[in-house]
Amino acid sequence: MTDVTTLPALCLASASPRRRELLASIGVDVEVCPVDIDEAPRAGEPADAYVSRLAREKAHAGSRLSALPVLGSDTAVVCDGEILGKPHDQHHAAEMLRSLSGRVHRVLTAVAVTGPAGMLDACVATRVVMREIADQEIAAYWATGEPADKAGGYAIQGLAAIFIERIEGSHSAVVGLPLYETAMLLSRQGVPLWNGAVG
Ligand SMILES: Cc1cn([C@H]2C[C@H](O)[C@@H](COP(=O)(O)OP(=O)(O)OP(=O)(O)O)O2)c(=O)[nH]c1=O
Repeated sequence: MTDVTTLPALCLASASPRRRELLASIGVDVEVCPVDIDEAPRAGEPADAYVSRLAREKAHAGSRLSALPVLGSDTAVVCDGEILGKPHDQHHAAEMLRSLSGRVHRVLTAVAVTGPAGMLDACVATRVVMREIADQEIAAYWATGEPADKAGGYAIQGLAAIFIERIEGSHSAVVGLPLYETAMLLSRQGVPLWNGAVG
């Protein structure tokens, strides 16, 4: 029997297991090339410009490591015009969740893909309605270990699902990669999806 092994057609410039799993879910296997860039926002930089810039910088850094088309992405939570990234520690995580408790916020995820068509990117905003969360729940949630590497200090796909009343927008974008927009960009770069479609 012939062993039919498909080679990856995309390099993922990310250490996020969520992004790899989301791409696998639409039939895209990747070569993983994590990159290290400065993620500090610039003074006065709007949140959508910030996440788009980081997604492009991650893709650009990855393109130095791979000859394949490269995907970079960035997710941030935005509340009252403030950009919330990943928590530095328990105190920071608790502060972020208290600021989101019982309120509506936006999650912005940008995706950028470099390839034969040049650098293409898209940015997706999702509205998230969170119920009130008691201080004891915030402490118990930190102890699970889930919030530590998540923007805004929560994971909608995990234990924090019980805090999320509803969303308007893209669930996959909140988890780390907007799959509809990503598929569009990959097709334009000639990267095949599960159905073999290329742009
Ligand atoms: C709001 C939210 C964020 N997240 C995650 C998505 C991102 O992985 C992370 C935000 O951090 P990012 O800096 O976007 O990504 P990352 O550091 O995990 O990976 P890399 O920079 O190497 O690509 O938060 C969830 O998994 N669930 C959620 O509900």
